[in-house]
Amino acid sequence: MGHAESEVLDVERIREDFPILQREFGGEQVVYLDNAATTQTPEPVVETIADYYRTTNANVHRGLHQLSQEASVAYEDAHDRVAEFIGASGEREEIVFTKNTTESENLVAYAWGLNELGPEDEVVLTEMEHHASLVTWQQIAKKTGATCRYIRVDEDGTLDMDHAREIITDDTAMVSVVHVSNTLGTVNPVSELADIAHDHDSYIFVDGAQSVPNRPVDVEAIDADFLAFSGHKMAGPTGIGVLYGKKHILEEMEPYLYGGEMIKKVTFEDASWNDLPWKFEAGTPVIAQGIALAEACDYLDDIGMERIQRHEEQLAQYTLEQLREEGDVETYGPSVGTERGGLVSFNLDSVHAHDLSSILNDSAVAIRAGDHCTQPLHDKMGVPASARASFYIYNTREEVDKLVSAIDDARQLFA
Ligand SMILES: Cc1ncc(COP(=O)(O)O)c(CNc2co[nH]c2=O)c1O
Repeated sequence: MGHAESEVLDVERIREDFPILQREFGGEQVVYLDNAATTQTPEPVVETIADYYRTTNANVHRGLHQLSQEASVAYEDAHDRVAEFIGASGEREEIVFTKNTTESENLVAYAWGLNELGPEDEVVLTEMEHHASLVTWQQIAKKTGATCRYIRVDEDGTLDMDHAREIITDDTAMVSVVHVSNTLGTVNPVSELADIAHDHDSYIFVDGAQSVPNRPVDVEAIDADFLAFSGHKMAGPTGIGVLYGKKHILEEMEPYLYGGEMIKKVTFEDASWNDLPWKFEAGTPVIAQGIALAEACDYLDDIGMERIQRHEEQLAQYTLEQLREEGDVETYGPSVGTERGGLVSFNLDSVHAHDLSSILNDSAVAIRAGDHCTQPLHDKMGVPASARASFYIYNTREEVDKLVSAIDDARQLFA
């Protein structure tokens, strides 16, 4: 693609890689602002999947024939590429391909939590956690007798770090924290939380679903013990997620899915496990998706993760400014000018988020409405649902203007 070394994204050039953005509904070109749910897939990634099935498709790890060897090399190398993307020096041994972020969270909760947690242990979460983390650790705590505690979120949508330092103690076995909230846009100080967790000999699991696709993330700089994210949120396909884990921790963990690929030796009495990361990849893995995720890493790195972060934040700040002009829109999360991820959740007075989303759809503006899998946070916010606009590399200020105009249509409709 070759991006000029400019400070800004060449959005028009990028949009050429996404034919879906040319689609029209009711004569209006789609304005896709639901990227926190899933991003669109650029042609180079689509072609990678198609080429795999056209030329290289075979099962991996075991075949001695040429096709299987080619597929195996591509699949295994994809782990190294993903490791490089997040700064994991342990390469493929620290990268497990799963189905999605949710499965990555469950892998650690079952393979580590179910074996290591007990009634004397505590798991510290935040009030802004996604259900993928919150429900998972909540249920594992119920199964093991452990206790879940929640770091408070302040009125302005930021984490109460004094409360974090108070409730992370020597009883804490795991801190599980979202890096960027998919509802508030809050960017949490995960490095500081990792220091606090490690001071108390606790692990830290960072939910990177809304950070890895959208900003530079260096797992070793954060010192995360685990990190999870999804391919479909970073210009990759659905069906592929990633669990990063420090090698020495993954080596000590028992697998939680058994079957082929993940074994070394099997007898009628017992079995021994394969090397990392294959120990955690039972059965036929997500081959095409893994190879395509590596292509997505190339695509994003070619643009530049710092540029992507700046682009998204500028669109989010512009949206905040526009929405607050009318005075009848409540926005959530950090205030204008404060760092946030590339999303804005909001409510329009007297219009339920679901109704607003439907009306915006009449103008081909696609946003998300609901609880964004953060029901406890919405309870705390005092609203049953919120509307959310979330941005990516192909969105423009003109699209924000279309969003604001469609909201005004809703305002008039309900006036
Ligand atoms: C912070 C966060 N964690 C975990 C997940 C789960 O990712 P998955 O396993 O790939 O589904 C999501 C998905 N968030 C959203 C999915 O749809 N709208 C959203 O906000 C998320 O935003």
